[in-house]
Parts: sequence; structure tokens; C-alpha cells
Amino acid sequence: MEHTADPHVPFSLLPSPNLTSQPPLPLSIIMPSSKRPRISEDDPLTLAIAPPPTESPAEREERLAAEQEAKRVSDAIDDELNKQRISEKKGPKAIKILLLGQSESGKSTTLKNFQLMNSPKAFRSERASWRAVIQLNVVQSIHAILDLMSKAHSSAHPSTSLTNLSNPSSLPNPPLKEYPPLNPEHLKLKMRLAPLLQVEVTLIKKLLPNGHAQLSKLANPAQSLPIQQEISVNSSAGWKNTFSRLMGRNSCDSADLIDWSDPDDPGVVLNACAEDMKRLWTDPIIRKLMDIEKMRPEEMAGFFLDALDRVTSPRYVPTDDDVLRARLKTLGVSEHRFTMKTGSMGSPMSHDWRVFDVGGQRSLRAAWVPYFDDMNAIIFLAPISCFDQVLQEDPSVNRLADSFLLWKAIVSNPLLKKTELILFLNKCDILRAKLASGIRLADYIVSYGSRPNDFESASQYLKKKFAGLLKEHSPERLYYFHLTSVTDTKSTTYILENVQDVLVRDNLRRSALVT
Ligand SMILES: Nc1nc2c(ncn2[C@@H]2O[C@H](COP(=O)(O)OP(=O)(O)OP(=O)(O)O)[C@@H](O)[C@H]2O)c(=O)[nH]1
Ligand SMILES: [Mg+2]
Repeated sequence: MEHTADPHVPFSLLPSPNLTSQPPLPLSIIMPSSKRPRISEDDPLTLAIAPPPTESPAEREERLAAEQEAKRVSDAIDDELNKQRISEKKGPKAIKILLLGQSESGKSTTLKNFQLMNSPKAFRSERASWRAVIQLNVVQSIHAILDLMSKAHSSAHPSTSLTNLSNPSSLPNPPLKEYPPLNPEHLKLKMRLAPLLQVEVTLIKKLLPNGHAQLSKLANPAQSLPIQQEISVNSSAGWKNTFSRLMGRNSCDSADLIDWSDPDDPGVVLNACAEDMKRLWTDPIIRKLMDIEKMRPEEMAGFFLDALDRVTSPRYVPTDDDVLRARLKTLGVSEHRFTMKTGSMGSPMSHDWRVFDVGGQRSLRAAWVPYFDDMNAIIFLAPISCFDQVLQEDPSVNRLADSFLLWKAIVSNPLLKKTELILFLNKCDILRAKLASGIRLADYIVSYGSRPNDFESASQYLKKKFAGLLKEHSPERLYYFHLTSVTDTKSTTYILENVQDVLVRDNLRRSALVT
């Protein structure tokens, strides 16, 4: 990984000397001296530029001075060309962006947008690998619902297990008032969905080989539910390649990587369970149960239950949007390189970029610091829809409060004094839906008071809160912020192009080529 002492030293953006725009020079001047041809005395060109035989001493002096000046310019050009050759060998200095924010804030999803914009072929070649992640996301969403059913039932019937539902006469007590009664059909559904447990194990094994990934507790909406496990990966360890090899042939076409005839492919069981999964997800009693438990799977990471027909179909290959919605937790720091084109059609420029993705969970944040002194910009993601949620790793901390604290720590960090900070107030789509469903921001942020509970008022309020922290702790900085839903590629591409332009300009300004 490349590190330099000063991240703000302008990288080599010097345009190649545009020889055609220089004042016309004799051939001997514009050619590097090493490449100038040897010319004999009777060469027509030598004769053409030779001094006239009638040259006076004053004219001779003037000619020699002009030749000396021309040689100086020629040597300067030679030097510049040499310097350029050396710097091209070293490679131009890249613009570096660090993605920061709490876990599930959308860092890896933002990175996927960069990949989709700048290397769509490579992005699409990984779709087969993401298929397994999406299948795991589906299975884990279903398990969260099944666990909730078990919890609700056992709290309503402390002395029985859900299994007794097959024999209604064995139910000793009516369910507690607040829970809707589960019926034998729910038990049958649960039993028919049992093979998904094995699918989960198979998928985790596929994604875990060679220590490229780890298992950790899965964020669970109802904290008292049985703990599920979540896979997290160190992206730089190449889990995708490992998975591609497991899939079979080595190909760039994602569909080619999938062995459609493999009877052990998890897609077979998922397809067989599709109808039951849909029944579970649309069952009004289960919906009510989720309402009571304040469980909203559609706001959870890796939500695909609304697309069950598609993602469980026999020859399912993920779309770009699916890959953006897939959830795979990041463990370490990974570096991604792109060459991006910026500028207008008339004068396009290409720059090397490095985008660094990190794990956002609290225990992983210490790993961010070594990257601080070497970045041009930080994109900080604050998921503003999370005002009613707590951190998975510390349920005593509200997620929005954690984002405020983290933002404050970043803006006031002396190591980042010269680093541009760009704030993404993310998950706006979820915030909009949440407020529209009647969940009140003022119930979680008292200072919001009696302001209208709509998206415009809430997002403006939160925007001002983040701006206030910036102003207080780093008043000299400009406030770059965007309201984002980074799962929406169209709007995110637009925003990232804007970010790229700002950073390129910033680099040019720093290198004093633009004033
Ligand atoms: N609906 C919606 N989902 C989002 C948005 N941004 C991210 N997500 C989803 O939220 C989940 C978590 O996003 P990630 O990008 O994996 O989060 P992260 O910040 O990389 O999390 P860690 O790797 O744990 O630090 C994924 O399933 C994303 O698809 C958004 O703006 N809207
Ligand atoms: Mg991540």
C-alpha cells in the first residue's frame, strides 16, 4: 500500500508540454538534443539556416544571443521531458478517499457505486459471488422471523414449545393478549422452512474458506431474540476469488461461474421453499407480530423479501441493484484502485484514485487512524434513518447519537486538518418511509420539538445539527454535504461525480495550476 509523508503534495498533473502551442521554433530546438540528427555541411537544412555571408558583427552578436536563448529553451524542454518520463515511471500521485462511518452506514455500498461507475465490467464479473451473499441475506431474514415466532409463542405459552402447535388440544393457556394467536398452519410453515437452516450452514461455509471471513453476531432488531450469526469479510483478502474458484470454472462472465446443474446449489432449496417464504412474509398474523415487536425487516441490511420470486428463481443472477443491496459486513481496511475520467468532453482528464473502505463497528475503528495522514478526502456516512435504533455492538447507544459523536471526533481531529470532509446524510429513502409510517423523530430527539414530522423538516434539522458540530470544532472548513440513498445508483453517481470534480479542482488548486 502506498504512503507518502504529505498527502497534499500535488501529484503530477502537469500537462505534457504542448509543443504545438509554443511559438514556432527551429527544428533543432524542439527536438531533444539526444535525438537530433547529425547534419552535414552541405545538408539543405544546414544551408538554409546558416548565417548570411554578409553578416555584420552586430548581426552576428544578435544571432548568437538568439541561438543561446533557443538552446536554453531546448534544454529546459529536454529537462521537462526527462522529469515527465521519470514521474510517469513512478506513476502519478493518486487522489485518496477514505470512507468512514458507523457499521451499516453505507460505506461498502458507496464503494460499490465507485466500482460500478469506473469499472462496470469488473463489478459485473463479481455478480456470481454476490449471489451467495444475497441468498444468505434472504435465509437470515427468514430466520429472524422464525425466531420471532418462537419467542412470541414461548412467551405466550411458557410451558410449551412451538412444536405443540401441531396438537392444539395440548395448549394449556390462551396466548397473551398482546400477541396475535399463532395457528397450526404457522407450525407447518416453520417445519417446511427447516431445510433453510442447512442452506445457511452451506452458504456460510462457502463464504468462509481460508479465513477470509469471520462470523459475528448478526444485528437483531429485537435484542432479546436468539443471536444469529453474521459473516464479515476482509475484502482485500479476496473472498470473491475464493468463491469463484469454489463455483467452478474461471471465467469473467458471472453466469458462467454458476454451476446450474449442481444439485447441492443452495438455489435449489431456496426455490423449493419460495412459496412458503412468501406465505410467511405476507401472513397478516406474522405482520402483526412484527409490528408489536417493532421489527421492520424492510429497514434491515440485506432486505430481499420483497423480491422473493426473483431471487429464488432457478437461474437467478443478481442485478446491479441487488449487489448494492446485498449486505456483507467489512472486517479490515481494503484499498480499491480506479482510473476515473473527469472534465468536459473537450478536455477530458484521467486520474488515479484510491478508495479505502473500513469496518465501522466500534471495535474496528482504531484501525482507521493510520490512514488519516494520507488522505485527500473523507466521505463520512451518517445514516440518518437510524434515529430509533441502537448499535448492535452496544445496545445502550443510540445509532444517531453515535454518528454525531463520530462526526465530532473526525472534524476536530488535528491529523485531518487539511483533509476535505464530505458528509453523506445517508439512507434518506428509509428516513422518508419511516416518518411517513408515523414514527416520530421528536420521540427520539427531544430538541426536535413540534416541528413537522416530514422528510424535508427532519433532514434540514439533522443537516443543521451536523453543520453546527463542524462550525464549532472546525470553523475554517467548508461544509460539503449531500442527502443520499446510496442504494440508488443514479442519484449516487451524480453525487460522486460532483465529489470527484471538487477533489480534482482542489488538487489543481493545491498544485497552483489553477488559481
Ligand atoms: N435502503 C437503503 N439501504 C442502504 C443504504 N445505504 C446502505 N444500505 C444498505 O445497508 C446495508 C449496510 O450497508 P454497508 O454499505 O454494508 O454498510 P457499511 O458501512 O459498509 O458497514 P460495515 O461494513 O459493517 O462497516 C446494505 O445492505 C446496504 O445495501 C441506503 O441509502 N438506503
Ligand atoms: Mg462495509
